[in-house]
Order: sequence, then C-alpha cells, then structure tokens
Amino acid sequence: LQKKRDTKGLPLPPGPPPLPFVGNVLGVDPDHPWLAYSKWGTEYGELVYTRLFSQDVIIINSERVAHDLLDRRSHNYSTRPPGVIRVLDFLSFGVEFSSIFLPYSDRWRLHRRIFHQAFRLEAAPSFRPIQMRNAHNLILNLLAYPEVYGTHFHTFSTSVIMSITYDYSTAALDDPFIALVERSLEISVRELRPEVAAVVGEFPILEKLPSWFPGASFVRGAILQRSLVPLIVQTPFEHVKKNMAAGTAAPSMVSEALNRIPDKAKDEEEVAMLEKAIKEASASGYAAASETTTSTLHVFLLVMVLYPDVQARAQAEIDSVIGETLERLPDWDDRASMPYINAVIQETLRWFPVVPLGYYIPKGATVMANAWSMARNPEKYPNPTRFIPERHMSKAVSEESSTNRRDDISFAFGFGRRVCVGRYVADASLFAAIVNILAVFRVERVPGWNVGPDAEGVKWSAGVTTHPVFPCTFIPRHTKEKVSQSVKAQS
Ligand code: HEM
Repeated sequence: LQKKRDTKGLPLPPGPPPLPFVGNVLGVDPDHPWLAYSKWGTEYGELVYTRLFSQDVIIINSERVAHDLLDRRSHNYSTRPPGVIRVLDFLSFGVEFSSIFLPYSDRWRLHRRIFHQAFRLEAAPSFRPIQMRNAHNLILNLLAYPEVYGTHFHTFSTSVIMSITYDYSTAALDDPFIALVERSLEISVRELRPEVAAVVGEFPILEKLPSWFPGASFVRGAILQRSLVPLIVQTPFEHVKKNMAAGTAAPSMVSEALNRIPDKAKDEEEVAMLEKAIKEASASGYAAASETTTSTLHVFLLVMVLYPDVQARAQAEIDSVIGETLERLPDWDDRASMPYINAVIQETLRWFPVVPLGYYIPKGATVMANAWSMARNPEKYPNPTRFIPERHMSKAVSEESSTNRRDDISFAFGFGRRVCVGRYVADASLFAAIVNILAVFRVERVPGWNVGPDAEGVKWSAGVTTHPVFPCTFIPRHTKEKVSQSVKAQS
C-alpha cells in the first residue's frame, strides 16, 4: 500500500478517496462544509487530508492538534490560504488590504500592533460605556420593532465597533452607513472562502460570465464590493481626521494610533505608510467585529428559544441581582454576581462557533481548523449537541470573562498568531447585549415552529461566519415606560 505523500514527499494524513479532477469536492456542502469535515474526522481521525479540485486541504478536527500545530508551531501556520488570495487577484473584491486576509508579513504585523494597542485586555474596559449605551439602544429598538431583531443586532454590533474605532456615532435606527456596511459584509462573508475560491480558481471562465448570468453571484458580488469598499474605508477615517483637525476628536482606535505616529518619523513617506496601515486596519476591524458579534447574538437567541428552562434560570439570576421590578438595568459591576449568565455566554460560544473554520497555510497546503468539530467533542463536552451552561460553572466563571480562559472555548476565537484581536471587546459586547435582553424580554418560539433541543432542521446562513435563521417572539417583561425610565436613569 503506497502512503499518500505531498509534493515534497512528506506523508499526508488519511482522508476520503478523491475522485479524478474534482477531488473530494462532491462530498462537501459548500454552504456548511464543516459538517463533511467533521464526519471525515470521525472516520479518519484528528487530521484529515482532502482535495478540493487541485487544492490540498488538511483539516484539523481536534483541539489538541490545533494547539500543537497552530499555537506551538505558529511560525509555520500564520499566513492565509493562497486560494482566497488567488480569487482576490483574479477577481478583485477590493479587500486585499484587510488584516484578515493579509499574508504573514511586516504589513500584517503593523496592523496587529495597531489593534493590540486599542483592544488588549487592559485597554478593552475603556469601551464599556459605549457598549452599554448601545445595548440600551438595542433593547429600545427591540421594544419598538421586535420583528426585525436581526437588523437591531447588526446595528448594535456595528455601532459599537464604529464608535470604538472612529468615534463615529451611527443613528440608533436605520443608519444609511450601517446599511452600506451590512451589504458589503454580506458579500464578503458569502464569497471569500476557500470552498468558493476552489471552484472559481478551477474555472477561470466563470470570471468572463456576465454578472446577470445565473450562478455568477460572486461576479456580481465583486463588482458591487469594489464600489462599496472605498466608501466604507475612506468615510469614517476622514471623519476622524476632520475632528482631529478641529480639536473635537474623542479618543478612538484611529485617533490614538494617529497621535502615536512619532514626531521623529515625520518624513512624508513614513507618515503616509503609517496612516495607510491605520486606515486599512480600522476598516478590517469593523468587518471582523460586526458579523461575528451579530451572529453570536443570533445563536444566543436561538438557544434561549430552544431552552426555556435555561432562560428562566438566567432571568432569575438577573432579578436576584438587580431586583424584579427593573428599578435599574444591569451594569458591569453586576457581572461578578452573575456566574450563570457568564456560563450562558461561554456555552453560546461553544454550542455553535460562528466562525466554524479557521484557515492557515504552512507551505503548500491549506490547513483548516474545524472549530465546529472541536466544539462537539463528546469527551470534553458530554452530550455536545445540548446547550448546558452548567458545564462551565465549576470553574469560577464569575471571576473571569469568557475569553480569558484559554483552555476552555478558545477555539471560538482562533489559534496562534492569527487569534482574534478583538476577543476581549467581543466578550464585553456579548455581556452587555445578553444581560440587557434577558432583563427586559422573555423570548419564545412562535407557535407551530417545532424544532427540538438539538436545533435540527434550523437553517444556517452560508459563509465564513454563519448564524441561524428562525422566527421568534419577544415578550416584554416590563412596561415600555419602565424600560425607558431605567435606560434614562442609567445614561
Ligand atoms: C463574538 C465575536 C467574535 C468572534 C466569535 C470572533 C472570532 C474570530 C476568529 C475565529 C478569528 C480568526 C482567527 C484565526 O484565523 O485563527 C478572528 C479574527 C479576527 N478578529 Fe474576531 N471575533 C469576534 C469579534 C471580534 C471583534 C469585536 C473584533 C474587533 C474589535 C475582532 C477582530 C478580529 C480581527 C482583526 C481578526 C483578524 C486577525 C488576523 O488575521 O490577524 N473580532 N475573530
């Protein structure tokens, strides 16, 4: 029996037998590829070799191997797959500058440094007032128009990141800039992934199809995206520079990074290079922050509908801390007294990681870290399809945020040098939104929507980030007047 080998003669892990030309592509649902990768994991082991057309792909299905390769040997696994980058060269979406897609390089390192200054563990709490104010807008929006809850989640996530990054205030409802960002992100999330890249890369003729041609959605996406991206990148950056010139800029990631450009570096070329990096990193940051936070809130809502007992226990905990009559809304200081809420946040991130696959490349192949499969590991999480916050309760959750405990659900935020730079900010946004939603609403399934606790049959959106699509009912636990009063009192 001849062992499979890569082009350099190194042995490759086992995997499903590929068909000529297409490889294993027919076995993969391109909208939910993590399902096939996880199934192969149970058949072939922690590391699986597969081929999508001519692209070699190695899937890591276990946390142990992911930590070993992506954390401990991260210098080998820190760049991004050429597949996605090739699509970008070949059919430009105009987002080649994004920190998320940049190859491992000095340019990427500079982006990371800019993020790190603003979003590191010690700096993240400075954004809490912004996060809480937006969580209050979220509950007011939900009270007014509960049926479009997805739009409110998006407004919340994007407003938080826009304020943090640019001190840019969006309208509480129907902000035109947010609509633009939403459209642009929808295209990127859907099209810019290796499974799509594999197809486009194999059939360059697709690029030549007119954009109206059925199935040529990525061509349409690319055309639209190329016109949206410059607006989205330029407009908020100019806003900061204008405010700085007028002396009215409040602290934000961009204003602080611009202020840090050292005087001695002020030869024109260097300043231009640094400004460009700040502009590009800030635009990538809000792209990365918005969809992920929004999708996690969708997952939270789904589990609250599917697990009414969990919801009731979470609400009992909130009421025990702030009182049953909503004399005030929850605040940051309450977090330490809410171990169950913290466990609900942990379990939400575990139950369905909204970025199910992370992409890395060592030389040659694409390596995918299958967070979805890690989250469903029955040895670490008995009965993994069930939402059980108690599994996180024994570990003094109240003292630490969901993102500090690297040993537990770290797979939700990626691995190695490309680990999510916004995880501390994300954790605080989730707490602010979740605790306020539960304080003010009971969420219930709509009559006739018969989905069981494993959420089988629920539709999930397709893309790098995914979220469930389902109907639900928001029942206010307090009167509108009471909620408005409490919001006013707290602001
Ligand atoms: C619940 C919310 C979030 C989740 C689940 C999440 C998850 C992730 C994951 C899985 C990655 C990929 C890591 C990898 O490839 O190994 C990532 C990257 C990234 N995230 Fe987050 N994220 C969230 C929120 C945020 C926020 C709020 C920000 C900004 C404030 C942010 C900024 C970034 C950036 C810039 C990257 C790219 C890092 C790089 O390639 O070097 N994320 N995130």
